[in-house]
Amino acid sequence: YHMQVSQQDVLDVTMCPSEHDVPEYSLFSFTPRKILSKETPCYVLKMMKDLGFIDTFRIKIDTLSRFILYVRKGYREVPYHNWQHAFSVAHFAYLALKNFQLIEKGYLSQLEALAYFVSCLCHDIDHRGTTNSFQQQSNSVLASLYSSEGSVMERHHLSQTICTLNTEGCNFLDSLSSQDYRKCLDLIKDMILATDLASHYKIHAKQLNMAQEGFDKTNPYHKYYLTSLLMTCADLSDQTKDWTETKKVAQLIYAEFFAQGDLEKKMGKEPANMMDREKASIPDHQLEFLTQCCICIFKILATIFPSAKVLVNAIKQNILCWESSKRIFDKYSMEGKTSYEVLVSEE
Ligand SMILES: Cc1nc2ccc(C(=O)NCC(C)C)cc2n2c(-c3cc(OC(C)(C)C)ccc3Cl)nnc12
Ligand SMILES: [Mg+2]
Ligand SMILES: [Zn+2]
Repeated sequence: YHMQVSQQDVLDVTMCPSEHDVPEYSLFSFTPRKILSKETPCYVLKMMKDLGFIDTFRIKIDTLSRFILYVRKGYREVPYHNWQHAFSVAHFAYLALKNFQLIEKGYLSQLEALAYFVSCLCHDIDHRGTTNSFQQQSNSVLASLYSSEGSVMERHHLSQTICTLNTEGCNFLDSLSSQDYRKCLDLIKDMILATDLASHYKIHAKQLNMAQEGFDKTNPYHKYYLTSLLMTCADLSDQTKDWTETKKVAQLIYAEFFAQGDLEKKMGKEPANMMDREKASIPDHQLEFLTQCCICIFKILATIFPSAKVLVNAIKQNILCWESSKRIFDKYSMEGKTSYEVLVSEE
């Protein structure tokens, strides 16, 4: 396990050149997926320096560099839930912290902001490209470990995060007071568990009336609802970028969903339509997901942070694009093409 990250790899990150100062990097329109994988550890370091975490928490750069490299190694080469997804989710956390001034305006403490950023980076570690329900169906080891508590994959991502922190030379949080360390781990647990779609539906109504009542910084429930909202927004941030990006991400998500569907068929099980490459109608499903789930989450965000309005508008734009591309999909499906073939073919 130790052979995975060499001392040279760590050095390359700690010495990373500062030419990474790309001005549009902190704009909501920036698409982090265009950053090359080998450049991403340096960008993670740059973001954490820029957010003031290194000085505030007296973080040792070589320890942090080793942690980042181990987290990247912890992600698998699956189509969607890979390191590039984790990096893009962490980049959104960086954008939210800077553009909404979450620390400066007292929405989050420095510790909560650190936990938010680290949770985004680690929230899908060791994802296998299959859903929680697939863990139960296939009686996976993870299901036997966690199915009694639910959120099977999310509990595994959390345990992998803790294990990485406990890997020799990786605990960049070890300069925190024992009280702050304890608090930080509790926050990371709540934040990673909040990325389970089922958990989101449980608190969605409460997040809605929190936004309507007005966010109360002294209310611990509001704090919890806000950090959970910030996690789901980060996890869905691909949908706030331009159509080219959204279409590319859809190809990755359905590559993963259909691979699971193929597996389920081999296991003699009937996959859900959304997972079946022969039956899925991608535009219809995406329109449902964007209108029923995604845009609602960002509208709540925009109620609390008016500058998030641009994100809601970007999602509205993508909804229009799915509606207009639906007509193309329907034409081709008349010719016997599956919607996935159309998605990957149309330029
Ligand atoms: C573009 C886009 N389409 C999606 C379509 C369907 C589903 C889905 O899971 N349907 C339920 C079935 C599987 C039981 C998720 C989709 N999705 C997500 C996503 C969001 C998640 O959870 C939070 C962040 C809490 C919302 C968790 C996992 C994922 Cl993959 N990210 N992008 C997408
Ligand atoms: Mg996840
Ligand atoms: Zn995710």
